[in-house]
Amino acid sequence: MQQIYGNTTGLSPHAVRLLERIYRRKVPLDHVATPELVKSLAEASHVTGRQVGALVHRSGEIDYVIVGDATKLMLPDIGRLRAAEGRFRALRLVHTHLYNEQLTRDDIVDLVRLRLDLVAAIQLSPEGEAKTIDLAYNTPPSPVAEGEDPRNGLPYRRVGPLPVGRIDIHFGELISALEDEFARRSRIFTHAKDGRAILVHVAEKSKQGAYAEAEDSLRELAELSRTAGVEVVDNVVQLREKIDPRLVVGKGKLDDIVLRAAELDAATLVFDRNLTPSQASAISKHADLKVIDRTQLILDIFAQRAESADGKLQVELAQLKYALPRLALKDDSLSRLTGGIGGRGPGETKLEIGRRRAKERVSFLEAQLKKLSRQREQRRRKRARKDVPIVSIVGYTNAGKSTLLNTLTGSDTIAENKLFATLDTRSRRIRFPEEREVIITDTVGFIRELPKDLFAAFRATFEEAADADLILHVVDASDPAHDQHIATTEELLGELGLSSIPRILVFNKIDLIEKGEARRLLFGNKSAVLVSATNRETTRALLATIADRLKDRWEQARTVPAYDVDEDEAQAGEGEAADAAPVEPESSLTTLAELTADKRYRRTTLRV
Ligand SMILES: Nc1nc2c(ncn2[C@@H]2O[C@H](COP(=O)(O)OP(=O)(O)OP(=O)(O)O)[C@@H](O)[C@H]2O)c(=O)[nH]1
Ligand SMILES: [Mg+2]
Repeated sequence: MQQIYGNTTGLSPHAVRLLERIYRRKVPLDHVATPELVKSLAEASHVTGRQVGALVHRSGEIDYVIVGDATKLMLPDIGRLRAAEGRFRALRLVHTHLYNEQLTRDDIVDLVRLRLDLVAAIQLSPEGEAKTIDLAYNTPPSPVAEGEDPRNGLPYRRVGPLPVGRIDIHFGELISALEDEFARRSRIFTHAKDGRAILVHVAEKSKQGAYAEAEDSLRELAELSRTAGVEVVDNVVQLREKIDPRLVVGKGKLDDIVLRAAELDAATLVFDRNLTPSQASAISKHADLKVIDRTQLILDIFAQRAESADGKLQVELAQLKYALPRLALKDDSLSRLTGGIGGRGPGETKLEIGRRRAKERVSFLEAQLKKLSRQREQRRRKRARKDVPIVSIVGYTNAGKSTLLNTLTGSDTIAENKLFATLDTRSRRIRFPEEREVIITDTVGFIRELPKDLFAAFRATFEEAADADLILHVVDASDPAHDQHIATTEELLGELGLSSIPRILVFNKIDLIEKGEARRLLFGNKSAVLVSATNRETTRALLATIADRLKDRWEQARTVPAYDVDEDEAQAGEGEAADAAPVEPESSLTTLAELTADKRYRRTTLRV
């Protein structure tokens, strides 16, 4: 006996028999539905006073018989469409409508999100007679010419209603023509390497300036997406009284998004907030789209960009910690939740080994990272003995930190118009007149709402910055959100325990702003320095300020004997940590020189 799905409570034995009998119908490919099937559905529907539907497989078999209530039908979870199955689900829904309504919006959304072959509604007379039928099927997204608005055309086509028996569509021919059409169109569409995505921003209405904030936030999310290799095809903003605890957006809005995604051939939704594992799972299940949140996007970028052994371990650890609670949700949306964007998560195979192994891996990575951190500490201590002052460049991502380092030192560290271009910190020397020197280090950019586990990874990278004598806080003055960026950076510096280190506020990219705006910046921050990191000439004032702020520090250094150290130590690069000698115990710091070089001592006596 086959199962009846849906709203089966309170059905009479007669009704159950009628419903079960529907499974015996066969529907050949040349029909959308046979007269016998229509009759069976109508009869069962009339007897139960509820909508009744059948999901018909292309093989001709009825795979599911479903009962709804008087006005709607809830489809069972029919699993995720596998790529190998082609464009469509190979299932069509044929169901009854009691009150003469045509296909509803819910019907259309089911058609689109489940990629059904077709959906048909049979309108019944009050006597339970099948009168008319109307149907809809998916149509391919229309390719967009350069400059053309993609908001044209619906992702489906409707036919009817026509009297039952007058629908003479050859189902098999229709569906194979559609599949060809889809295949042809998807070749014309240019796809970004990691697919097309719709960005979704949801916020509470009551929040002041929610709309302006949405704009800034979406702009940043679009940059993050671009950096991650995703093509952004649309933005959706919803301001609600309250965030929906389950789906985040309202169901109606999510249905809109599903239709929009089909229209634009987008397979991914990127949420401009962090989602709980169950929210991500519920949204992904409802929309049948890949769902990514802000944390996952940032993790993905880090995974793509980390280069050093240390950086890679940090990212893998953060990814695993992100994935673990999601692994607990054992449903088939798993791969959609943990796969990362281009499947660059820790890897599905690795995740499938299960939670226990994943936890073991987390412990292993944590131990490994602790070891690397000790080795870094050792390296730093050696470097500190040189007594060359250290200047650390920090700031929001994409502020121009690496560009500034390059310009100041004439080196060629990677600088790119991408977020998180730099994930591994680099150090270089700058020579000042009178044989004075500084070591200047680049750092990872900050971002607001930094994922917690990535923050831990940052913390490690910023151990280096903890030794700095001076911090250059670089700000992209041309970014409309630069005030917010400054606040975020200050806040994170505080959390990293770096607030007490003297710093210079450096407004960068002044070539991109008006003179008046530049004056306003200086007025608000009297001690700030303006530069254009891409233009060496503009950095003179900054160099003079650095020299001035380090004057006393250099003086002090002259009074203690210099240490003999290897030249290449200033290059804090990849793999180096692994070669470092074991850590010396604290007590080995005995001479005056060593003591003055020791971080704690230096801080209190030699503050510039
Ligand atoms: N017009 C202009 N562009 C600049 C200036 N400084 C940097 N840029 C550009 O800004 C972008 C980001 O520069 P990066 O130096 O990579 O920024 P970053 O702060 O190191 O960024 P992350 O490493 O990603 O945190 C690059 O495209 C630079 O060419 C400037 O003074 N003027
Ligand atoms: Mg950089």
